[in-house]
Formats: sequence, C-alpha cells, structure tokens
Amino acid sequence: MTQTLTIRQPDDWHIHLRDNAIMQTAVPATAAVFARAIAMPNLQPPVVSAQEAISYYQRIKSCVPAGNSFEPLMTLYLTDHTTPEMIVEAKQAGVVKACKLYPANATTNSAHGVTDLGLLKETFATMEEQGILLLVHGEVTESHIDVFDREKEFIDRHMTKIVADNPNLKVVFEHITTADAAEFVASTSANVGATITPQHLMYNRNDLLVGGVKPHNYCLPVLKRNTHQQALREVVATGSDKFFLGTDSAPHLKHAKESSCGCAGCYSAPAALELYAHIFDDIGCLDKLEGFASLHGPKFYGLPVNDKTVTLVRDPWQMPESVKVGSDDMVPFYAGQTLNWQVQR
Ligand SMILES: NC(=O)N[C@@H](CC(=O)O)C(=O)O
Ligand SMILES: [Zn+2]
Ligand SMILES: [Zn+2]
Repeated sequence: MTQTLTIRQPDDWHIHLRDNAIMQTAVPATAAVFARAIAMPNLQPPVVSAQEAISYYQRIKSCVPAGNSFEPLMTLYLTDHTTPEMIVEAKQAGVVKACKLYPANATTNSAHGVTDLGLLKETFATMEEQGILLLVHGEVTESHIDVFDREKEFIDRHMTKIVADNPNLKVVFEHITTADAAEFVASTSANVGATITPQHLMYNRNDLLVGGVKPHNYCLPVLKRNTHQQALREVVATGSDKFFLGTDSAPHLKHAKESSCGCAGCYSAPAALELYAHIFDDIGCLDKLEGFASLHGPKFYGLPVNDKTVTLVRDPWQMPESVKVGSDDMVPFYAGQTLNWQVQR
C-alpha cells in the first residue's frame, strides 16, 4: 500500500472565496495547499468589470498569509450586458483569465446571469480572440424541467451549440455531475474540458436524502443517482487530461445551510486535496491524482505547472465538526468523518 505520495503543487480551478469574514477563513484554507485558484465572481453584487476584478483580486490577496505566494486567478461574471470592450479591458487587466456563465437564477447569486445566450455572440467571439476562457454552470433553469435533468438538458439545448458556434473558444464545463456531461466532454474537441468536485465523486443523491436530509451535502448541480457518480469515477480513472480539479468549495454559514430553505454549496476547502486523495485511493487510481490536480488544469488554461511539490501521507484524521468565522460557524464538507490522507504541512 502506498504510504506517501508527492505530487506537483495543485491548483483549484473552481472555488468560491467570497468576501469579508468568510473570505478571511476561506483564502488561507486554500492557500495552505494550492498555488492558484480560479476565484468565482458570484459576489453580491457580482464581479462584472475588469476594475471590480482587480479590486476583488486585491481583497483576496490581503487575506493570504505572509510568505505564501498563492495567486487568485480572476473571472468576470457574464451578464446580458457584457460587451466585447469589457472583455478587452479584462484581458488588459492581466489578472482575469476567464468569464463565468451562470444561466439566470441557476444557483447562488446568479440573479444577474445571462437570460439569452444569443446576446453574447460578439462577446464570445472576443473572448476567443483574446484567449479568455468560458466557464459554464451548465444547468437550464426553466421551472418545468426536473432538477435532476437540468444538466443533460443544458448540454442538449445550449452546450452543444456554444461549442459548435465557437470552435476556438476554450470552454470548461464546470462541476459536472452526470454520465452525459462526462461523455460530452470526452467526445468533444480538445477545447472543451471539465472540472469535477470531491462531493460528486464521493457521493450520490442517497447521501443527500436517505436517512434524513443532509444539508451539508446539498450543492448545485444537485448530487445525481449512483450510475452518474460511477461514470465520473470512471472518467477520472482514465487519466484523461480533459478533466481536472475544481472543488467548487462554496462556504455558507451553518445557519444558512441548516435552514428551512438551505443554501447550496459544500465547503470543502479545509481538506480539498485530502478529499481527492481519499477518493482516488478508494477508486484505485492514486497514480492519476497528480495529473488531475496539478497538470491537466495548467495545460488546459495555457499556464505553467507549479514548481513546488506537496506530499500526502497516509495517516487517518478526523475532519472537524465546525470552523469558526468570527462569532459564526461553518460546517465543512465531510465534517466529523475520517479521511485517510493528510498533507504534510
Ligand atoms: N455549487 C453550489 O452549490 N454553490 C455555489 C454556486 C455554484 O457553483 O453553482 C455557491 O456560490 O454557493
Ligand atoms: Zn455552479
Ligand atoms: Zn461554484
């Protein structure tokens, strides 16, 4: 049995670092292990311009512990009003790597999201020219579409068209949850990749709904049936470089999760790499962890891989039940449960 595993330092290609008090907790948690992270723009109000992205970049940087060289990679939140000029400005800002497409009202803080993809034709063309990636929350939002079918429906109705209409645009299908999405990405051009979260590899909808509702396993896109979970586990085990690490760590205060209308999002940052190591070990593909966590993402984004390494040790430990945020608490993903791997710190 492997006892230690040294890999190149990983990056997190999809994370919510939030703002204010939560940011002060979330940024050090990620910076402790990851070199870079794609910071999602769904603040209130969202990060829609280069200027706002630069300002958010500086707020994140101010939370990075001294001596740590963690770099947030910034994203703009696409709205119906994102113009080609705004994309050029974002490129010139230097810190912006991608734009995030939230279909209006698909998820947390997405009320300003895009209502009609046709409005963004020129904007996508400019992103393609400027080498700004398109990151997609791929779910339709129509109320008559079943929540478990929203990702597949998005592929059929929108993703296929986005990819066909913009063949040179790099597109990341974020936090994929279905066999359909895994197949779509695997069988589409090299310009289409995907991130996969720990929760969608580890769990299926039984872990959300059987034996009482588990609010801390509730995220969007919602956990699917076990055949979909299995398909995601199989796709990471292939070692395909189209799939890479994106935790979608999405912190919410405990009272907002444990509520009659609980927020979507799993706060996995306190043990993100350990969670993936635990899962890859369970699947029997620890040899594929470095590619997934540290190599495929930089390759897809056209960025260098990190110079440093991190070492994981097989040494079981228990995830704390809660994390303090000022006078509030957050419940981390996998709270109170045992993880088999630890990062040597
Ligand atoms: N994944 C989630 O369940 N929540 C995310 C939003 C998102 O990534 O869709 C959040 O910002 O809370
Ligand atoms: Zn999302
Ligand atoms: Zn997210």
